[in-house]
Amino acid sequence: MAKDNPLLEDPSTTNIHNDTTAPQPTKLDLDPLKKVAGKYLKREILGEGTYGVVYKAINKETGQTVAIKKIRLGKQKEGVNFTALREIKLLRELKDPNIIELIDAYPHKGNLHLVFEFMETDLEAVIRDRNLFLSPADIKSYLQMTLKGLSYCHKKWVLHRDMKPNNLLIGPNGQLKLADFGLARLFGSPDRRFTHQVFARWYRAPELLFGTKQYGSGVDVWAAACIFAELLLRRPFLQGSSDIDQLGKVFAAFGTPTASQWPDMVYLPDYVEYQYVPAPPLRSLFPMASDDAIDLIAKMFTYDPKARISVLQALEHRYFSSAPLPTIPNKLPRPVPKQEHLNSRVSDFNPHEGPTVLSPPRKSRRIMPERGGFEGNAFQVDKNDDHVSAIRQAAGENTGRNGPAMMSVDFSIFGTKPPNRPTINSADRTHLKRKLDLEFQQPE
Ligand SMILES: Nc1ncnc2c1ncn2[C@@H]1O[C@H](COP(=O)(O)OP(=O)(O)OP(=O)(O)O)[C@@H](O)[C@H]1O
Repeated sequence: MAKDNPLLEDPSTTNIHNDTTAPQPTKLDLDPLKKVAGKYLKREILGEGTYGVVYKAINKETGQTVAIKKIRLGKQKEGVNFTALREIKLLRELKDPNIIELIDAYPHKGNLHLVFEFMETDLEAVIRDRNLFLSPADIKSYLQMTLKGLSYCHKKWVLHRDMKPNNLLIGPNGQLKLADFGLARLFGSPDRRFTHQVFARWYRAPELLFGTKQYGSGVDVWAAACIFAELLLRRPFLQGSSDIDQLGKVFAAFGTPTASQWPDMVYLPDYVEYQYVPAPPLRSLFPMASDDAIDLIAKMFTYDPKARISVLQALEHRYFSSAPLPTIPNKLPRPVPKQEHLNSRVSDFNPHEGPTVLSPPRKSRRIMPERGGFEGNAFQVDKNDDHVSAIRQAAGENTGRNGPAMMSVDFSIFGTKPPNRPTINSADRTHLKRKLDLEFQQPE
């Protein structure tokens, strides 16, 4: 498989900040890209994410509106290494109606600029907008587009691994497109001082939370299931305040997995035993969902990644062919675009205008849960997780919501090796405790 997948060629060079062994770039590598810089005229700041600021910009030649993600390259001002350039090239080749297009990539003043097609809004804004009513057909349509984008990438042996509603961008015609493919692998773990990644935990598959090193496309399926649940509930479904708490939330919702449900679980590096809690009926968590929706949710939330439904199988599930059929994208309810001048022309430019921050700070963009709390339909579930508190205390965990949390969001590829099977001993538990302590350390 490694032979077919260019991303597998050199797994040691996944982080361009830290990689000192990879061939260093030469001026020659970057010059052809550099010519691109003058092509775009920067407009206002659209917001700031894990990797840096995103600007709206206009292609001076075509008038096309684009979004430019300026990525801080840290100390490695010389530029991007060969591996990163090769992977950027690969990302540029991902072309699908449900994948955001990477139009250009160029270095400028020590930063890497990635030029994407401009999108009007994102799924997080749709879910959060209380003025929008999402019908079952609308939810089906948003989920179908998400899975179609994923299926394209999985077909190309690329995992997303950072699926969350704000990474699902929506264009003026209602088309949903997956964004941020590959960025985590290219640019390493995000700076812990940024709070953005804390939300990514809610979409993490249990095998990742138990520290697996060999994960596959199932992690994206689990995240898509969380997004499906969020569309149905109109709030994030499993809002853990730490990795351990996240697992507690998962087990409270679906029952603690048994060895027969997930035989490999006990061999995972960060496995800890949780007190058994039975699964409440799925219907009690999603009272408004159809039987087909419940059946698909159950298959997407399967614990054992090997038994979890694939994206392709999910797309073939009868949920998508039974009534109501998915809404046509341009008929989908969408919030008011965050940009008033979507069709800006070159003549609209005022290059002397200062940047305007259009999106509110990340913290106010998310619905912040009360500590450890479910709301509404799932509230009953949360009351069952006393056992989690005990483990949290035992692990010396800081569950404070305001502290920074580390999330490793490596963009990854399908693992092919058989899983490691370490035995659980006290050293593993010490390791877990250390890991948790590290996760919640304040940045310097
Ligand atoms: N292609 C795009 N078109 C329009 N706006 C965009 C585009 N890409 C990103 N944005 C906006 O820029 C802002 C920052 O985006 P970015 O993807 O860097 O971070 P984020 O999605 O907010 O958080 P995270 O880093 O956790 O994914 C967000 O408001 C986002 O909606």
